[in-house]
Amino acid sequence: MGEAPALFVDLLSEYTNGFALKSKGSQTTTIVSDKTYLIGGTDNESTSTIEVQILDRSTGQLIVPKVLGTKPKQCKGHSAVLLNEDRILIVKGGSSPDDCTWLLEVDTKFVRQQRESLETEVVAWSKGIRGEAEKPIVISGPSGVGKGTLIAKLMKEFPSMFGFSVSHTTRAPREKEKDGVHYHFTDRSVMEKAIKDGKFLEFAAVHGNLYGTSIEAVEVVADEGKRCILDIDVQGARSVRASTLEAIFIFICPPSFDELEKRLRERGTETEEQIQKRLRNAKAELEQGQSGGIFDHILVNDDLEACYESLKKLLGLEGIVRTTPKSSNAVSELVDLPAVHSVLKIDQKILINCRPAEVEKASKQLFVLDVSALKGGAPGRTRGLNLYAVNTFANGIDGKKQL
Ligand SMILES: Nc1ncnc2c1ncn2[C@@H]1O[C@H](COP(=O)(O)OP(=O)(O)OP(=O)(O)O)[C@@H](O)[C@H]1O
Ligand SMILES: Nc1nc2c(ncn2[C@@H]2O[C@H](COP(=O)(O)O)[C@@H](O)[C@H]2O)c(=O)[nH]1
Repeated sequence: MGEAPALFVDLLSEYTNGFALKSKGSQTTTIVSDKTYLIGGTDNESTSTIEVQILDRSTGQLIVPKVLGTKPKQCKGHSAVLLNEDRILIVKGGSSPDDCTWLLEVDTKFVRQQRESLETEVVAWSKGIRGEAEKPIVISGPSGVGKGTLIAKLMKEFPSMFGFSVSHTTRAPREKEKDGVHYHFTDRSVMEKAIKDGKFLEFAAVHGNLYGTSIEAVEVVADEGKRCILDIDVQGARSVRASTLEAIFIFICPPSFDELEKRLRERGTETEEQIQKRLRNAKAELEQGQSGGIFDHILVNDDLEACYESLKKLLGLEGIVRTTPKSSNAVSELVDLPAVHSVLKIDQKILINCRPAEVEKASKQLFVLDVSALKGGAPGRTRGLNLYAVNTFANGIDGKKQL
């Protein structure tokens, strides 16, 4: 940012009063066409999350909408700014640095679709995340081809670089499988309800059971600054391909059908009936996987080491020795905004002004939140937020420090 006029900082505080609504445990109101969104401000101590109401000014009705996504936890005070007429940015004060930016989607494509299908007023929360995440990797292939073995090798060699998307399944755990590590083992009714509530990125009936990837499973990996790996069947890969998640799709083939059968039998985890079912399904999967349209890469897992080297090569990992996680979300580097602050939107930049009484608590007085490169959004996270502090002096602004 270049030099600002001398009065800039003072003007900012005054303008803020007319623009965005700041609060201390109180409510913010944001107008979007004929609706006013009332966010937070409940006096009810038992409410641990920020609640939303809508005043429909055309009818005078106060509506409590269906709220999708994880709600942000209550905070001492927040500010609200309307972005692109379809989402409201919430800047929480006095919250941990990784929890201070949230987006309430009020008229995005996702919200419009949900409003239509649920036939009710809908809003959706999405947590704001700084920086980018690398594209997830979807690995598919018939049962027994060696997907899990290859993924385990990758995670062992690069533990801080990759994270596994833990799927939900209705199948029973195998002897050494742990709940929450290999799968979230669940009842069909519970999983069906979660699917209905929009919590899944994809799901499919596979070999007689229900399997699915929750949105949370993918997001928690990205939040850790790691690249997410999904081990899912071809139906699931097709659904992810059609979703908004940008990923790399890899299909693993066996060297022959006989070898696939041998591996499945020697693994010794399925009954004869289940093996037969998996082999029948493998025929269709091999056809679909190799027919084009879904997968970016096809690898033949004949010799395990050779296939693993090919996998590393296509992921650009050749010659890379163990890495540390990306530091884009490293909490220690981030700022803790004070409870009382005010905000002003100028184009795609939100200026966050920490008020004088709180200045000594905040390391800087003025912050800039750049929202020009937002990606994703509900039902997942909103990424691409960029926050930096601006050094302020009595007569201007000097330089910026990336956070
Ligand atoms: N290249 C290979 N050569 C020989 N055996 C292999 C090879 N790759 C994997 N295996 C073995 O084949 C069996 C099946 O592998 P794995 O469990 O990784 O398959 P999968 O594709 O993950 O199966 P599923 O989809 O059922 O989970 C395992 O016993 C594994 O040790
Ligand atoms: N569509 C999805 N398929 C999944 C998911 N998790 C696993 N799978 C696939 O199921 C079969 C069988 O797995 P197993 O552990 O019972 O051997 C295999 O092809 C997996 O790739 C998921 O979340 N969605």
